[in-house]
Amino acid sequence: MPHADAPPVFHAEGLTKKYGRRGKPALDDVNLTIPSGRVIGLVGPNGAGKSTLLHLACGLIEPTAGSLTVLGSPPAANATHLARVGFVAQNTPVYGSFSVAEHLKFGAKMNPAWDPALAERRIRQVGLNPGQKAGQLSGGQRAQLALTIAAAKRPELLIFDEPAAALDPLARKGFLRNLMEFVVELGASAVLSSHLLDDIEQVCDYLIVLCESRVQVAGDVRDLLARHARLVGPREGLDRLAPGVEVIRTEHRGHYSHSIVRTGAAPGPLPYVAERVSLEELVLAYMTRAATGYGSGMGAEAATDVWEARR
Ligand SMILES: Nc1ncnc2c1ncn2[C@@H]1O[C@H](COP(=O)(O)OP(=O)(O)OP(=O)(O)O)[C@@H](O)[C@H]1O
Repeated sequence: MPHADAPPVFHAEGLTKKYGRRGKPALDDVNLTIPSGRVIGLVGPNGAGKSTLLHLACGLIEPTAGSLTVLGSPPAANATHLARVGFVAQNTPVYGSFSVAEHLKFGAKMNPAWDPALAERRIRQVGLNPGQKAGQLSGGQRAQLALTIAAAKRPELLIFDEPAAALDPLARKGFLRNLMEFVVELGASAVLSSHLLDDIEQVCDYLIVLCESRVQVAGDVRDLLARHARLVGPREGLDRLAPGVEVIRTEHRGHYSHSIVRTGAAPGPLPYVAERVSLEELVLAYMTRAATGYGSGMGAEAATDVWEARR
């Protein structure tokens, strides 16, 4: 387990990334602190800036403005820091002409803390043939090889950019199970970007919703679920909710409205039924709010009209 006062996995202040001089930033003024020892799900629509954040964290690109530390140091600060972070990029790249065994040999050469026993045990467990060329592996086998290489570095932090996107449901399940086993075995933190909310729900205990280049909400999954609710009741009255209750998204159905709200306090003595939200509803509510511009001073009713007009 990481030490209680271990530095945060990511700490970003005003983090901004623009590719080129024109156009909107891929990340815009992101402020974020993620505690260590967590499995963090990074979700958001296409083009939200997820890969950009992960590439900044691995030192593959530089911020345009603001700062980011990873495990308390600038990303890829030096060889020691590089060895503390394992990264599996989107589409799990491997060297096609290298065999599985050659990948392990190369990994051992490049990484001072390489754990050969862990690597060989995992290769056996997932049924990879050490003599097979990586170019002939299936997507699932490639993902398992990339995961094994990242884990055998014995990093403190594993970063995955959509690791399971190309895998069938069974292979995905196996991959996620292995990922969790590694996290426990290494006592590591992990950040995992994905469009697959089921996967996120299965393995993550911390969530970041990134849309429109900004963090919309971040926090412990259980806390987030406890602090959000679905209010079902008459359309009128949304403007009279108790102070501290923020409407994230409203959908009108006939005379009734269904609102996803963030509740610091109880929703108040209105004729509403408060129901539990699922993680998917919560994520979709924030994504919709970001896509419609709701939340930048627009009232609940106006935001609902925008939402309905866009459907
Ligand atoms: N190398 C690049 N050059 C120019 N623009 C880029 C580059 N990489 C990303 N972008 C732009 O930055 C924005 C964020 O892209 P990014 O890949 O970080 O999003 P994402 O959330 O990972 O998307 P996806 O879910 O589709 O993988 C997009 O508008 C994208 O077009």
